[in-house]
Amino acid sequence: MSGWWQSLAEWLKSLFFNKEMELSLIGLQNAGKTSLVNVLATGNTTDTIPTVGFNMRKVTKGGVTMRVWDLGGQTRFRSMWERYCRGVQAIVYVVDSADLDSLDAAKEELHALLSKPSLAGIPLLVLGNKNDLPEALSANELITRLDLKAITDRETAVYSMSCRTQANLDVVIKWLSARSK
Ligand SMILES: Nc1nc2c(ncn2[C@@H]2O[C@H](COP(=O)(O)OP(=O)(O)OP(=O)(O)O)[C@@H](O)[C@H]2O)c(=O)[nH]1
Ligand SMILES: [Mg+2]
Repeated sequence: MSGWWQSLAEWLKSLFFNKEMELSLIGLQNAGKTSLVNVLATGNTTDTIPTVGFNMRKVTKGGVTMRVWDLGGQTRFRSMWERYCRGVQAIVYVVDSADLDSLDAAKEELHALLSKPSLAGIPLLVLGNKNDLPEALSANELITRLDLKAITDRETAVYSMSCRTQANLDVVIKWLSARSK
């Protein structure tokens, strides 16, 4: 199809069909990944239990259907992360920004994951969750603590947010929607 026809076809399709995307939620245990899926899907946080292995949830937001892989963050599940990140439109790395003791481990795991050749170029969204807690670090502080400036091989964004108060949730949805097809 010529470029012009392709654009027209895509525009017509966008009028009648949902856009779609697949994304993976990664991060240490207790960061708030399952809480994020719950708040995206239902508009509020419900009690969670630690994720064993992974769950897949379909969430539709503003005309975008998101297939969300919610991975377990405990050490024994981290070797699965790469498999569930292959081919996704975005990797969402969730951090408990108020748990200062966990940030070094969060940094190590993030950089180890991004070093996998199979994940080259996949856009990265880092979320500093739990910004309702007084000790939570800002987005700028997370850039330093997680050494995010060292990530130069892909599009990267960082937001401070809260699943509990839904602070910045709109910005997160906007960033994700912009990466749908
Ligand atoms: N204060 C506060 N607590 C939160 C927030 N988001 C999640 N939590 C709490 O953090 C705890 C862990 O949340 P989960 O969503 O289960 O964490 P997870 O990242 O899915 O953990 P794993 O499945 O073990 O990897 C729960 O007690 C949540 O209620 C938030 O924005 N603020
Ligand atoms: Mg979970």
